[in-house]
Amino acid sequence: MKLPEPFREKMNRLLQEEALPFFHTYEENKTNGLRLNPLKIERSTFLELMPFSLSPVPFCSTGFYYDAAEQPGKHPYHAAGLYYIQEPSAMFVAEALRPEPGERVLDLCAAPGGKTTQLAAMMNNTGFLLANEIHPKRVKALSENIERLGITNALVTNETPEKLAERFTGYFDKILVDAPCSGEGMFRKDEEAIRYWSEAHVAQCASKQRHILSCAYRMLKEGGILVYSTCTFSPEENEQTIEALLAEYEDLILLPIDKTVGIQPGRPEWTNTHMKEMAKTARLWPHYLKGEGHFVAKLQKTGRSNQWNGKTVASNLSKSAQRDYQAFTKEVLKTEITHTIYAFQQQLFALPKDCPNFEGLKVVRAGLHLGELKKHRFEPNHALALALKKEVVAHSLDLNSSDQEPIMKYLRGETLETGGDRGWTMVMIDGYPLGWGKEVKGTLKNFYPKGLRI
Ligand SMILES: C[S@@+](CC[C@H](N)C(=O)[O-])C[C@H]1O[C@@H](n2cnc3c(N)ncnc32)[C@H](O)[C@@H]1O
Repeated sequence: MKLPEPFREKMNRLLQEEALPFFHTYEENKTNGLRLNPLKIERSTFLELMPFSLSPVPFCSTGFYYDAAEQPGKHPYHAAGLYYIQEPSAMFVAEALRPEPGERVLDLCAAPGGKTTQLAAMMNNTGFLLANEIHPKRVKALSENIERLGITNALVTNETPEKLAERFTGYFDKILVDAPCSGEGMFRKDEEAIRYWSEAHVAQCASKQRHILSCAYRMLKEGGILVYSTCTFSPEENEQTIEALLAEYEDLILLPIDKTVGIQPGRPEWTNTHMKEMAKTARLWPHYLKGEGHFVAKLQKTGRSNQWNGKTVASNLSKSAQRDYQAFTKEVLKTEITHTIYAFQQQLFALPKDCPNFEGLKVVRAGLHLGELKKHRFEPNHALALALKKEVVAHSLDLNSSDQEPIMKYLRGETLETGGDRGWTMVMIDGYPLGWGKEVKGTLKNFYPKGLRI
């Protein structure tokens, strides 16, 4: 692998005798990981069901390594949202934040959603998760992953950190800043990161990170926790960024991160002031564990914050919309969705509980996308199928993974001859929803979204 020469020199200088084992990892293959989605499947069932050979990632209870020859991204279980493909070291970041059910959580730099989906699962789809991404293209991938994994407690926005900081001052219990960075830790995975690398880029990223962190700080409530992470090795973007943050905000303290199974401490000697307590932060190195390079710091705001005094969103559903939606739920669902229902024109969403006012923000998804009001009827959205469990739908078509043909036909968008006439029907693989179909006079019309078809 051709690494940039100034990068080589710098790492040699920083790592000294460790440089040899470090550079040796560039002769090895990258590691591949996937994380099971506990919102949909339990670990033991998952292990019985998966056709891939998996071995556990020691620092993430839901993470597994898979072999490079396997292609889990192409399996229908992926379409059913049973797992998320994620670089193993990246799985440690959400573990360090570990939000609880019911908390208010912000993922400020969230696309494509590896950590958001992990955080939502830890929150058991409760509380409020703001998943934000500044880039309009990337926010689409984030929103799709949130849909696929059946996440219902997230507001997805396409905003700048400044705009959010104005709106959510003192609001969040926990914030993740998985910052844009120079990506040195991903060189084995992403050749573009090598091409893009320069010392100037490292400096540019460091300055961007400081700005993003100052916005995040404003949004923390008193006692709130902030986790900062990067996938790069450079001290300027890691220890020195945290050093600068601590110097700027006196009421922020570093919290220790548990270091097991090869996770190393951050380097006090790489700060400008030889800050001893920088050893509380964590570094994931490819020469110490099976995974790419990452840095993680955990901080707490101990001082007072301005109290958030915004409003929460109330339902804006008209009587006739309510009637059409309820007619659908009565016929198709055996459960009632009790969350506040909000209409963006004809599109209905079940909002996360106590959803704060989002007026004036670029909202891409607001909780669970239920579906669309058509003329005197309601058409369910794909997101609703992926967020429901088998037990709560009136009609289902249970396909079995041992017979791939009808499953592939469904995923290609073709109709299926079922012989029934049951109307809205949930299509499942081994009991896990893949999407909707509408069964009329023996034929199941396909409602698998066009953009997702294979
Ligand atoms: C490391 S990636 C996030 C990965 C994501 N957390 C995950 O686990 O899938 C950093 C993200 O920050 C976004 N970003 C870039 N510049 C930004 C800025 N000025 N403010 C906020 N986010 C920014 C990038 O578009 C990118 O999606």
